Amino acid sequence: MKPVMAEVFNSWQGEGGSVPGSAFGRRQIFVRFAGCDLHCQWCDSREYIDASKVSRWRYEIEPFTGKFEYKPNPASVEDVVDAILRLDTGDIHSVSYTGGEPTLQIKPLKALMGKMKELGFDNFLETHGGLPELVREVADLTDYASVDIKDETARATEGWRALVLREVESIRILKEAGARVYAKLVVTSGTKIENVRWYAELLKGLAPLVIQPREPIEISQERLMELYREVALIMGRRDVGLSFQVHKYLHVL
Ligand SMILES: C[S@@+](CC[C@H](N)C(=O)[O-])C[C@H]1O[C@@H](n2cnc3c(N)ncnc32)[C@H](O)[C@@H]1O
Ligand SMILES: Nc1nc2[nH]cc(C(=O)O)c2c(=O)[nH]1
Ligand code: SF4
Ligand SMILES: [Mg+2]
Repeated sequence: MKPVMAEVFNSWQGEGGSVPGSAFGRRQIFVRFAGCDLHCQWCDSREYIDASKVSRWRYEIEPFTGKFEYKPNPASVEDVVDAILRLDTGDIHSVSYTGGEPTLQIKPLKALMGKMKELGFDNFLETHGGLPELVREVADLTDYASVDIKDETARATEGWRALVLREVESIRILKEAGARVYAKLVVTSGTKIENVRWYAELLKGLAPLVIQPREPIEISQERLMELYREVALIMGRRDVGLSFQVHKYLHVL
């Protein structure tokens, strides 16, 4: 199975805040897969959601320059490895697999993660976690994982509650496999306190949670702190943090 890719570039991790498992501020090579089975209404990677429309992928030709060349899709795992290696600046914390949803292309994802491990890199998986049976297949290859908990206001799918339960199951699987994992909740001004309490109950004792305001930010700082407090009351003050998409403020990829 050949991967359908979106892009490969070198930047620093802009999300995750300061909870354990976060790679915020660490330099990474980002490997973005095309295609997603959800449709979060605020998704900032919408142009890559329908893989059949992503006819080519781009790879940065020099690290952190934003200069790209293009290749047709489907890609080959070898070409993606080459694109990653040309961006190895020697100070790379880990390789981030994101998307779209990387676990949907589990065979190429597994091949790529295996290859990068062989080459001495750590693997950082960025996933919606909605497919625990696929997450299981790469859990042993995952060093770090950021797993979204999709809030009701994301309107990601029908059957939102079932999705949340599967996301929590993915976190459990990754944790049991030894990955450093945290959960990320994107919130809006419409996010309900009762839902946030429910996520916190599910995650308590399992993984820390970062609360990330949807960009562009419309939630008030007061409301953000209210949500923070509710999580801290349930999960404990050590297991909650804020996360912002700092790369967007710094205008880097
Ligand atoms: C594009 S997604 C790809 C990985 C995976 N599909 C997921 O949703 O976790 C990468 C991260 O960006 C976050 N994100 C996307 N659009 C956003 C926005 N407008 N504001 C805040 N976070 C956003 C997602 O919640 C996710 O944590
Ligand atoms: N700098 C930077 N940090 C990120 N963290 C998560 C990202 C993503 O889109 O998965 C992302 C991204 O696209 N760029
Ligand atoms: S799951 Fe991730 S890639 Fe898919 S629509 Fe939501 S934010 Fe975008
Ligand atoms: Mg992004």
